[in-house]
Amino acid sequence: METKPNTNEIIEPAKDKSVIVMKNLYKAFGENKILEDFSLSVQKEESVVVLGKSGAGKSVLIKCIIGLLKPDSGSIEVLGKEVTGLDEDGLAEARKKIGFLFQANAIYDSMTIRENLEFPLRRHWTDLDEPKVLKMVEEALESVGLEHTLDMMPAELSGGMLKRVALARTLILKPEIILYDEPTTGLDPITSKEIDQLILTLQKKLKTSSIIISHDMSCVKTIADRVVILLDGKCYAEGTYEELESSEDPKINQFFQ
Ligand SMILES: Nc1ncnc2c1ncn2[C@@H]1O[C@H](COP(=O)(O)OP(=O)(O)OP(=O)(O)O)[C@@H](O)[C@H]1O
Repeated sequence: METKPNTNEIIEPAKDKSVIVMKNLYKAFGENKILEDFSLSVQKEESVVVLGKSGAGKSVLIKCIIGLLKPDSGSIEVLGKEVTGLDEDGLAEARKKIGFLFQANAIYDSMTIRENLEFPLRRHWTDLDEPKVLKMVEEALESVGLEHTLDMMPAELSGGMLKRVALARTLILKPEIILYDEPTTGLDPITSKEIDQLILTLQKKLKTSSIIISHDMSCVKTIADRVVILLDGKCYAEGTYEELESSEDPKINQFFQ
């Protein structure tokens, strides 16, 4: 596939396979224009990495998808449902199918690992009984290789282990879509590689679709089925890692130095 700057074109794969469809998004804060006619679709089981300079609007984009920010215009369909006009109840319902893994793991220091994982389960599914909750917690921890940490406190775990716990806590709700914001920031390169590999393995196993924001090119190379470059508020270019890496466009090339 040819990699070319993609100024206004809407990337629209077969309708039944799209889990997120963003069309013609505009978002400004006063005079500060962040998104200007941004369009992107993510297909089922696809992992799309969004690359962009600091301040390009990557976090704004993710916040628009989950309704923390409203675009000034444009549409965002998540799993077939338009989210831009939803009220808080509607958004809460839509967010049940979306998992997040953010830079800060948001693990509660005063709770055991088990309690940290139980927390989202009890909030989302109030009718689960104790044995079922424990089973789900154990399975989630096992999927990230941390079953032995069930009754440990977060302070007893390394940064990489805490990232795994955060991943387990995201996966326990069985989201269809996961949004990752800098999933390996702050980790050493070896641990980052392990986390990248774990994310990749679990995504394939659980058949989740994802948007990942990352500056870590090793992470991008490992995880991305497709890379999208957010530049000047638009989806400037898209392609596989290899396609974009070999591009001669200096605006694309700068990300692969
Ligand atoms: N709530 C807000 N009010 C005003 N300006 C905002 C708000 N949120 C974000 N911005 C501005 O939008 C721009 C894009 O911010 P954003 O956090 O999306 O960048 P980013 O691409 O994620 O950058 P980084 O890689 O540094 O995290 C910045 O100029 C930021 O100051």
